[in-house]
Amino acid sequence: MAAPTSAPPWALVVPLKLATDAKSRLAGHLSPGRRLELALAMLGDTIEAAAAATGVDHLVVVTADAAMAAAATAAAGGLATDLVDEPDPPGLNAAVRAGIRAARAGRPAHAVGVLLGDLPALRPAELSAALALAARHRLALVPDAGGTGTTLLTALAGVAVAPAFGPGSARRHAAGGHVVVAVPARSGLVRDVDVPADIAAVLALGVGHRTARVLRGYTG
Ligand SMILES: Nc1nc2c(ncn2[C@@H]2O[C@H](COP(=O)(O)OP(=O)(O)OP(=O)(O)O)[C@@H](O)[C@H]2O)c(=O)[nH]1
Ligand SMILES: C=C(OP(=O)(O)O)C(=O)O
Repeated sequence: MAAPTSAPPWALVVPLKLATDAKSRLAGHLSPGRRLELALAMLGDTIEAAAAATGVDHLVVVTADAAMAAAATAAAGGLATDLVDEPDPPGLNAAVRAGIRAARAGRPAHAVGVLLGDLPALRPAELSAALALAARHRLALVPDAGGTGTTLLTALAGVAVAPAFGPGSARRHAAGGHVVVAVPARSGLVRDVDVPADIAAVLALGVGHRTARVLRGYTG
């Protein structure tokens, strides 16, 4: 069903794993220290871009990691940011549900978006454009570059949402009623970093300054 046309304000939920566990698929490629630095840098660049997107006036960061929480708050640059502790039992979808609950408790009239925290090439205008398209639908999603994952999941105010992140999540979210929002193939919004080839892909798009610093001299 199509949604109302006026642009809603947005609350964005960003789930963040413990930095020491993050980016495990890069373990054979980067040292533990470099992976930790990269995870922190990528989340900072993601949050900075997200906080500058049109209509976004509230961030909810869900994490058990104090360093991730501090990096996120710093990168948000003064935008209202709530920190929510990892739920018990923990896990990505539990964290997302907790974040959505917190976002809606504080701002029930906001639309809510769930954004993954590893999108270092994201630019504010790309997220602004995707949120404007998503606002036309009660439930929407942006798939990752491979088409199988989800980088942004959205729901308008008051619309029930059942997050099903994890491998193959785009298909599950679509089956749950989320409309696929088309974004340009070269958008940083679709380029999350999971495996070594993703690093080259985001560097080709251009990454934020934190990630650029960590990856300076990176040759693959
Ligand atoms: N709060 C919370 N966030 C999570 C959890 N698992 C993943 N995330 C976050 O969800 C996003 C996507 O994470 P994944 O791709 O599953 O994990 P990753 O650490 O990025 O990479 P891998 O370790 O290689 O799977 C990132 O922002 C993660 O920090 C979790 O259990 N709790
Ligand atoms: C968690 C997800 O992504 P990834 O593991 O690819 O980062 C997902 O797409 O639901």
